Amino acid sequence: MCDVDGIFVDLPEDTPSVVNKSSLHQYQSSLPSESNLSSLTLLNEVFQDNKQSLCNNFDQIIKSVPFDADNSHVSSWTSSLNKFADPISLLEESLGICEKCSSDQITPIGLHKFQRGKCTCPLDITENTKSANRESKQDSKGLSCFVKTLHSDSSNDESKSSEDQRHLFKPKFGRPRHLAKTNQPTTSKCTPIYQDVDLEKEDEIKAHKSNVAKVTFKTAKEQLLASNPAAKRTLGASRKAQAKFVSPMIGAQEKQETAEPEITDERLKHIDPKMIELIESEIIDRGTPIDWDDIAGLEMAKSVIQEAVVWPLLRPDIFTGLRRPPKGILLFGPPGTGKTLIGKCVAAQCNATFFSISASSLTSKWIGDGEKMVRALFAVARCHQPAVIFIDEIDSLLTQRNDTEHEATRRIKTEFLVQFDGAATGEEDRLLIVGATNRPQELDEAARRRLVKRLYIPLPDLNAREQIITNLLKSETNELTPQHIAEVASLTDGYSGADMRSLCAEAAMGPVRAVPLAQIISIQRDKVRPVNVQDFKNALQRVRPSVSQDDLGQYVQWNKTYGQGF
Ligand SMILES: Nc1ncnc2c1ncn2[C@@H]1O[C@H](COP(=O)(O)OP(=O)(O)OP(=O)(O)O)[C@@H](O)[C@H]1O
Repeated sequence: MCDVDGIFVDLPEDTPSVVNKSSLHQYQSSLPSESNLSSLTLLNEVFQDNKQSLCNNFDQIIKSVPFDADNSHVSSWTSSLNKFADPISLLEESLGICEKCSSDQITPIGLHKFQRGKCTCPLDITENTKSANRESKQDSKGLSCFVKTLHSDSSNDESKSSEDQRHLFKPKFGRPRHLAKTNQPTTSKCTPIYQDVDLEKEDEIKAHKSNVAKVTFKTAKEQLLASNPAAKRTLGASRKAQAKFVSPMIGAQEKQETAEPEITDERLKHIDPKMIELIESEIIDRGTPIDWDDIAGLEMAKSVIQEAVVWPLLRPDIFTGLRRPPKGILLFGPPGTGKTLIGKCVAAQCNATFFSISASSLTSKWIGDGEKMVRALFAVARCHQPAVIFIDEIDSLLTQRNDTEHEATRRIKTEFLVQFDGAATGEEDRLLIVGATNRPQELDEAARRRLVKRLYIPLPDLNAREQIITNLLKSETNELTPQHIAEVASLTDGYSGADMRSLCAEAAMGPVRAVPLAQIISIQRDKVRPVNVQDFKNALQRVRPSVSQDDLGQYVQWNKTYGQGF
């Protein structure tokens, strides 16, 4: 039995253990507005876990709390607690977690924080509780609406005497857990303090908790859906084969939608806009235009191409009937001999759009979409006439059939041949397909038939190598005389054009390597010495030819059989 301000409250010996850490919040906020009885009962609730140890001192604690709504109650209360061996940890044990705010996510609240009367959780419970208290005070029923008879049933609350009501209390924030616990049978003579729980308050708490959870924590899926509702279609939903892909990346949908290019050309209406955009951005080559003089040697190949391809593209009115140009040419030969350069040069000379694509990327990069890509490529090229479609490694597309050929590859190949034939028969189309390969022997008969002009692009001869060195040295200060260049050219028999480029790049490093390490950062550009013949001789030790004689023999042989014959 405790005596607080003349109010006697039954404190059952063995009050059921109800751990209600949020009660401390309620207790604190109740002090300014609630009766002593409410506060006392709340305080009792706070300490229920520690009831045994508190039992003897409970009266003192209760008495020490000034229920006069001033701010000294917390300090008085803690000073009372000081009578215990370890009062702070005792209290913190009870307080450990802000239950109301943090039942789903643990937010420890230290005693010091609580003493300042401020819950630190995202929704300030103390503030909320205070405002709830203010509201409840305005309620005409006042405290009586919270009070229920300790031992009686809830139906006759209103008829209870004020004396009874001293023993009644219904917490503002009843918790389902309370109800469950109070209903537990006890072997002792303990009397449950709370027999009823305000269901409305329970709902309020549930809503509060879920609000806190929403404010403070979202699963990755929830975050994604909040920022990109369209992603719902890709998360857990089954996607049909024709369904449009919706990126699950945050913000990707907006990007996709804003990036949708507007199709103005009727010929592209049936083509996937994304593919059109891809072709426009990645496959159309808008690099520096190449001139015939940029290509060293290869005089015969250049003149054939000029006559067979460039002029007809420039003057389609003259080149009709028997003079009608081939729609496809094949450039074959060792790697790095200028096949791509020639393709670019043709496009530049004809003022044509240059489309450059690697056949192997059709079968690997656009898995499943290679067929559509081929269709889109030809469609876009028709919109950009005159156009040159350069297909590198064409052997990997128009390869001889074999048992291991993949179904997807076969379909791409079929589509390519269909498109090629369409371009070839379209009188108005000014499209040229240039195929390049290092393995002409792997091309099948269908490819050979369509690529009418098959030009061998050999390794550069002596003159061509001289020309390559001269061209590349134009951008470097050097001391090489024509004799030096001729000397280097004679030492590079068997080098491809690409090998020659590597050799010159290596030689150009000679003067830089000659600069003392300490000066490399500070030295002025014009203080670096010019490239000399010795740099080339040193470079020759490091850069070796990349094409073997055996390979060369095969090209020569294939050229004799299927090539143009020069
Ligand atoms: N005849 C040449 N004249 C000038 N430079 C050349 C010549 N051949 C090759 N090169 C140099 O080599 C580089 C690679 O040439 P290119 O890409 O045209 O060779 P490629 O035959 O298409 O090679 P790959 O078969 O490996 O695709 C060019 O950028 C150029 O610097």
